[in-house]
Amino acid sequence: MLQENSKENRIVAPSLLAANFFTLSTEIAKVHDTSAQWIHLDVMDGHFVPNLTFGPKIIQDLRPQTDRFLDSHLMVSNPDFLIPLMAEAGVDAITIHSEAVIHLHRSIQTIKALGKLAGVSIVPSTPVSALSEILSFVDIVLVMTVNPGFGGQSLIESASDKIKSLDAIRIKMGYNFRISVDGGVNSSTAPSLWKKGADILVTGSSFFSDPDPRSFTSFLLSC
Ligand SMILES: O=C(CO)[C@H](O)[C@H](O)COP(=O)(O)O
Ligand SMILES: [Fe+2]
Repeated sequence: MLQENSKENRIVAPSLLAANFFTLSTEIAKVHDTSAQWIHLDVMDGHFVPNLTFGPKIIQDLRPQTDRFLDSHLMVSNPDFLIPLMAEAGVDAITIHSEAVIHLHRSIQTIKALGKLAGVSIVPSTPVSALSEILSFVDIVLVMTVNPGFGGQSLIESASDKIKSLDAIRIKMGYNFRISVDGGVNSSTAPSLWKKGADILVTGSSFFSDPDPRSFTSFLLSC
């Protein structure tokens, strides 16, 4: 029988993808006004996903402006060259896609050697079984519940069922990774995601379009 994780350990991570990039200071102030503990940074290269966002320069400039945990999500075809640059820019966690690298174990070890939390992510069409050899080495498993590249999409229910499988595996094997869910998270979808075993909910458009992000975040943390 799977158990919902304790509410005290829940993390909410607003995704800057949905923020206004020309008024980032104001957008970061919105996050600071809430109890969201992490800030999620979507780095896209126009190759692994059909969109472009930002890279280490903006993150380096952001770092002194916030004490929130910086959670980077690299949607790039060749994350290996970017890993040291992201570490240098001051992120706290680096998540790469299992679909993007050949030597996943080596890339994860590189992230850990730089003193950062190491995460692996899977797109909706990748099964949990693809991660079997890496789960004992990672700190975060990021389950994409939309096809990566854009915010504001609807959550794919079948992709969210992977949370349950991952939760069952970590209980059985005694692994320590945290399960993060990214894509289509809102006040309607959040309760069942926590129930399935999520530890971290990434929220982009629902957070930044809400007139009251503070209440929205409190709701997510308590629902
Ligand atoms: O990785 C991402 C997209 O590839 C974003 O983190 C995600 O889409 C968040 O946006 P929303 O909450 O609007 O779905
Ligand atoms: Fe993301």
